[in-house]
Amino acid sequence: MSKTLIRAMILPMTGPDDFYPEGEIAIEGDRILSVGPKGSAPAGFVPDRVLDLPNDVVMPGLINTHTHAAMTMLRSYADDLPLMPWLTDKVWPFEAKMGKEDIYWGTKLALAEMILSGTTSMLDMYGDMDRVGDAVLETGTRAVLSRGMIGNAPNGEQAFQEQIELVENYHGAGDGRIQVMFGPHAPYTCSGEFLQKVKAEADRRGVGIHIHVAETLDEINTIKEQEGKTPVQWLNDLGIFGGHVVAAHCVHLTEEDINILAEKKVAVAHNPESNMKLNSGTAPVPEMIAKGVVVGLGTDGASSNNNLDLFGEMRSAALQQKLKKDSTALPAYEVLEMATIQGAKALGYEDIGMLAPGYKADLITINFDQPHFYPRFSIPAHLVYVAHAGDVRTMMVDGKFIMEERKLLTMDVKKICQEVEQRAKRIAAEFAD
Ligand SMILES: N[C@@H](CCSC[C@H]1O[C@@H](n2cnc3c(=O)[nH]cnc32)[C@H](O)[C@@H]1O)C(=O)O
Ligand SMILES: [Zn+2]
Repeated sequence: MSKTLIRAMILPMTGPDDFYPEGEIAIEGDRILSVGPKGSAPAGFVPDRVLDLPNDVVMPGLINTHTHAAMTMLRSYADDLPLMPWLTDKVWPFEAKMGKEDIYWGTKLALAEMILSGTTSMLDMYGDMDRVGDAVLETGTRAVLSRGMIGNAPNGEQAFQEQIELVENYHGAGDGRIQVMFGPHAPYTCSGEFLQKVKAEADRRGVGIHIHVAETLDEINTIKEQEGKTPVQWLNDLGIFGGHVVAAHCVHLTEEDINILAEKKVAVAHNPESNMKLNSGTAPVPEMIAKGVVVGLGTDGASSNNNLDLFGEMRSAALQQKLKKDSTALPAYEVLEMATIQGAKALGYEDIGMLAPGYKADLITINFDQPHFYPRFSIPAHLVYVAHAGDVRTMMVDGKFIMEERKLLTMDVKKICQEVEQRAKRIAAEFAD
């Protein structure tokens, strides 16, 4: 078993006061053995590799709780539109022309961008998820995969079958690096009957459900007209909640909705930049957290953001709440928790999101020896309000280095960029006349 020792500043995310200015973390195989001040590694621990990074901060890898990775293929293809015309006029016609290999390369590009910006895990919703799984397995990151199912579309049934195959072939793959959830797209694209069928099958197979919920006022009005209740109340009455559910967005909620999410332990994936860009609104994040709802952070796809950088997303999450409420809302450490430990809980992991003995060795180091990180009054505040993607130096997932000195060790970035450029342009050209 490999043994690694990293000496650096350590922000373990085990509590707001926990920080080791001169710390060390011992890793054995895929797990963390010890975390503490210099000299705290167990006697007899003889590392095969020592990484001395005294000016780096080590923290848990960031967790993206909602994305559509392969939508990097549509980056800056459709901008400055509200959700429904964006989806129906631009995104869905483009996606209809994307094949399996386009999705594979689009996902590889997303993973390259995610690693370079400190993200070790994602919850993804898309089609052809077997190829997404392959891309993740090759790259070495962690992912929860959900087959996005638009129940009302002609391919709704086929998507459901593909979702089942995904569970059978990929759930637990890569030594557990891959997990699977069912991915019914949204209340306005799936019937109650379809959603109940999904829930029954997900329960039977012991996996969770990932769904967009209460994203726009349009959605609230549509579901109110059709069902006479809010999307959250409708899903609750249908019996969709109660197991492991991750609801993306949850922008427009009543107090009763928040109570339901808390009571049914529905986790929420908050995507502030997508919500701002599509003018969806500001999610009641502090209100949800106050009631005990687990809220993680997501970027959504690269077509409504338009990047997959969780450092930018953390800053946006904090600033959006301060603008809407007051400057004390969503302080830095809470935002960091959303991007790490709360994200891990949302995805159903019990052994990632913190640096603690027994936890998986999923971590990043951030180069703090740069002008924008001095003086060092508050490490959490620097990480949320100052740091950006380019500051991430090292990434380890499952005890293996996958980036060092910003070099991706498991992928050929140049080739990926070229493939995506050609494939995306080829599809766009089909709409030219
Ligand atoms: N149409 C696909 C499956 C859908 S996957 C998930 C879908 O969510 C779409 N999507 C991306 N961002 C959002 C959002 O913010 N709200 C709703 N849908 C979104 C995305 O474009 C994609 O079509 C098929 O059957 O092959
Ligand atoms: Zn989405």
